[in-house]
Amino acid sequence: MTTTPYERPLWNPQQPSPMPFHRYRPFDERVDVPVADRGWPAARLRQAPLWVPVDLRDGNQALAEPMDTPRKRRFFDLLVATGFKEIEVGYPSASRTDFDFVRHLATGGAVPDDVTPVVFTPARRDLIDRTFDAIAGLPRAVVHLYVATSPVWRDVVLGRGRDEVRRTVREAAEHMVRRADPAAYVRFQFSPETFNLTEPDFVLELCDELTELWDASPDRPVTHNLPATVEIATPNVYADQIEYMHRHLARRDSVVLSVHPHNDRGTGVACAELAVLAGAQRVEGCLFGNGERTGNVDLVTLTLNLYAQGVDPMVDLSDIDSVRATVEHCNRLPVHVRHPYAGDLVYTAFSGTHQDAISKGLARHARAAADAGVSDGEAPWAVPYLPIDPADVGRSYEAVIRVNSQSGKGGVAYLLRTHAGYDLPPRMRPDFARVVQQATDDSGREATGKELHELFRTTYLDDDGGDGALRLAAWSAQPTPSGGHRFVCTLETGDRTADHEGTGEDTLAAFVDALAGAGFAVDVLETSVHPADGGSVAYAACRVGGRTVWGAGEGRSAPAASVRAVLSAVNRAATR
Ligand SMILES: CC(=O)SCCNC(=O)CCNC(=O)[C@H](O)C(C)(C)COP(=O)(O)OP(=O)(O)OC[C@H]1O[C@@H](n2cnc3c(N)ncnc32)[C@H](O)[C@@H]1OP(=O)(O)O
Ligand SMILES: CC(C)C(=O)C(=O)O
Ligand SMILES: [Mg+2]
Repeated sequence: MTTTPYERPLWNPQQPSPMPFHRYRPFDERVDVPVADRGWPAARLRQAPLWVPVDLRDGNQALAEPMDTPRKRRFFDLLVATGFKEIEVGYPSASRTDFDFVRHLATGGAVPDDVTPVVFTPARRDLIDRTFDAIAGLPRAVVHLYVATSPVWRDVVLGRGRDEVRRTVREAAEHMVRRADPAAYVRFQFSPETFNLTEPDFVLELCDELTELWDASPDRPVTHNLPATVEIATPNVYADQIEYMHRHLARRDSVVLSVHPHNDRGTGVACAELAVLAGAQRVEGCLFGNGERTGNVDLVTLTLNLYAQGVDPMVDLSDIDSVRATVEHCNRLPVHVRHPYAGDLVYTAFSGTHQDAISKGLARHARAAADAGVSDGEAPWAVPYLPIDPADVGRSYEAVIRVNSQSGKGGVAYLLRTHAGYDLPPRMRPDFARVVQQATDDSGREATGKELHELFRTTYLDDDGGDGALRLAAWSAQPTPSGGHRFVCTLETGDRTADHEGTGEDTLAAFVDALAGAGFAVDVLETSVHPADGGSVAYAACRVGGRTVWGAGEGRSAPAASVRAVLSAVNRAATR
């Protein structure tokens, strides 16, 4: 056997953890995993399995306040609208509420022709009867039988050995056949609860016997649903267990191989994905991962993981916020802000280098779309740090970049441009980012787009330089007969007012000449201008008193905005 890095601790092995880890046993001492020549590691996910939401049963049984009929109906309608075609709608024998809801579906015309309801039952004759009473009148249904099969559950919970469990299953299955309405298209499903802890040969024996007893055929397949009821091992182990069943189940073309991962180790999604690689065709789970304990596997993550690989997810999550709002309402549970694809913060970057990469990526994406003559929403996606385009799930770009003291120039410039329309020249961005950093360090808070706009205005546009400021009380510029420009102005500093004039090759150069005449030596290093709100906004880097200072200004025309930008730089130089 080879040694893995795990087996060579980097720290002092003389000091083990004080936690009583010796109380727990490795999975391979609890279950015999048949390891064959695995096919799943080389397999690829190329199409969606059949997704089956079990929110109305497994999700519902895990709620402090189970859903009433209006909430269940709202959830059911959401699942139908999202595109799910097989939906577990309840455990009719569990309670009057569950029974009534299934009757509501059976009698109320709420089930579209292409949707099949699934109902869940334990292996007890009276409860099976109640289940069939609930579905009377439904033209199609799957009746789902379950019994725990693993040694601990057999011993501790059921108090039955292998043979007795087998007999319980057979008798229940026979009773189901007797109760099924021949006029309806009723199919059967079996779940060996705690499959992942059960001896493989025993599960195979039970499943094959049911395939036979229920007379499965490709037209009327049985579903064998193999749950990781409580996760006990790494996902590769579950994949091995599923691949073993996939290879050995009898009448394989008449069996739908289904999986039902829970999330006790936090690897429910990985288990489901590897199980599909291993041969599973159907996956049961809940939206946003509600369910017993740590939850059922999250179908939203699974479907969008496929989507992010360019595979049709076979569901519509293009308005993920409204899906989330309905699920939160029905479950009365919040979805975490970091929840994959759906949380409030998952399309948001606060940190400088991430923001820089995202804003460059978004700009590149927009250019690529324009070059290809397609919309942003059609062009192939390759934006750093964003696995999918947030717009595809109805999230906006605006939420992508948010600014706090961890942010850098890229994010600050992006938010200022998208929120207020100021497109700072690249060399000016560090200057404004420093101002923002100081403000967010001082406040300890996030700066909103509105606050950035305000900060930009007070820093550059409205900075009147205090009492000693230089003010342009009036000015005009005219072309001269020699092809240059003449700038005439009244300048105020403190309580002094004086008229000045200057000449130059354009309005700005003439203004700088007038400033020099007034005793302000300014060297304009760089300017840029863009249209804004019916006028222009200009940015200028100036050398004033041996320092480089940035200014910005707005005006009705580009020259007017440039003059203001230089004046802003002069005044900022005087006050810093
Ligand atoms: C992994 C899962 O999610 S499995 C689904 C779990 N879901 C639920 O339990 C929610 C709905 N359940 C219920 O409403 C109730 O448990 C009922 C109506 C099904 C049964 O209620 P009760 O008769 O009061 O039994 P109780 O709730 O105490 O369940 C324990 C009994 O069920 C038996 N049992 C457990 N699983 C099964 C099964 N699949 N088939 C038959 N009997 C079972 C146990 O052995 C135990 O029997 P015992 O009382 O003879 O020891
Ligand atoms: C499918 C059933 C039995 C289940 O919910 C589980 O095993 O987790
Ligand atoms: Mg479950």
